[in-house]
Amino acid sequence: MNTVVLGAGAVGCFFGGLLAEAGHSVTLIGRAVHVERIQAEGLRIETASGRRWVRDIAASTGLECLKGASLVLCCTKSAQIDEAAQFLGARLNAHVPVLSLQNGLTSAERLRKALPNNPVWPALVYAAVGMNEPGVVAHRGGQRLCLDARCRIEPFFNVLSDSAIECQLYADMEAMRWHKLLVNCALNALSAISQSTYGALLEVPALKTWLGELIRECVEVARACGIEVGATLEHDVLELMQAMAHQRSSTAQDLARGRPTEIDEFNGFLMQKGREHGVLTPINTTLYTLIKALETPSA
Ligand SMILES: NC(=O)C1=CN([C@@H]2O[C@H](COP(=O)(O)OP(=O)(O)OC[C@H]3O[C@@H](n4cnc5c(N)ncnc54)[C@H](OP(=O)(O)O)[C@@H]3O)[C@@H](O)[C@H]2O)C=CC1
Ligand SMILES: CC(C)(CO)C(=O)C(=O)O
Repeated sequence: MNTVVLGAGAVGCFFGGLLAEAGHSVTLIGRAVHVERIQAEGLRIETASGRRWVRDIAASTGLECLKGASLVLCCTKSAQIDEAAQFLGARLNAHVPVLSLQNGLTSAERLRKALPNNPVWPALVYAAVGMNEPGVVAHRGGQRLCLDARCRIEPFFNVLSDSAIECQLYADMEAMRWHKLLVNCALNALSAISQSTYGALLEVPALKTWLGELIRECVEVARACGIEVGATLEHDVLELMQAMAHQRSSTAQDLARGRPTEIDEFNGFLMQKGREHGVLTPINTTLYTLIKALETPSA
């Protein structure tokens, strides 16, 4: 199976790297700065316990390799999905499965709509990663992908599970997607505004009470949309903060790089759903507004 990763950033390099380390054929499509370094030195993965190189991995700035793909991991940001869909639509053979590794609820649907001849599956990413420098991905915990239980019968499932990726299957994928959305609503903006790691945030005495209130607000919106995310959400968020203590959220990384964030997909999405269902979302609205202010270049 030839896996092509569209978007050689943190998530793409990490999961592409794990597949290549397991002996699978992987090509990363990315920007020149990353591609040139990976072609020259291999992909470097840095962890708390050291660094390693994945040398048996291809990287390209061109899209030609999509023609021979038998699986695509789409790992761009959600704002880049429509462009990614256009590239895939023009080059992929019919029936080649596409996994959408974006956070938020809209990317997989947008890809699915644009690629009617390909199976498109959302994959929920529970990994703490970031690009330390071109061609160098930092891994700070987690290497889990949550998938729809129906994926078990797909040929790509064997490829994913025959690697260090922890694949978990869920019968109620919609609830799991909301669960991940609410994790992002709870953590991403807070880590971004404070530019703090999850470990540092856990040291803030007022955090747990505040987080509890934010999560209650999020759960109320989900419930109004007909989704029960489960009673363990607050516990799950705190557990994830401990497991990924050295991580700053992907939103924090976007802000630090002066890039647009995905906040419209997180707290912005929750606000919108709250408005549609008559649920007030003051905490989400505050977080959203602060991120929008921080995204705006100062005069
Ligand atoms: N980082 C994390 O820990 C986690 C991230 N996620 C989610 O995963 C998704 C990806 O995030 P992340 O990996 O952090 O983001 P990155 O910005 O690190 O990676 C995306 C990469 O794709 C590149 N890219 C986009 N479009 C193209 C294209 N058409 N051709 C070639 N390269 C392209 C981008 O380049 P450029 O920047 O120049 O556009 C960038 O290098 C997001 O939805 C995020 O929310 C989920 C869980 C954890
Ligand atoms: C898993 C987590 C919370 C890791 O930081 C993430 O999804 C993100 O940063 O966007």
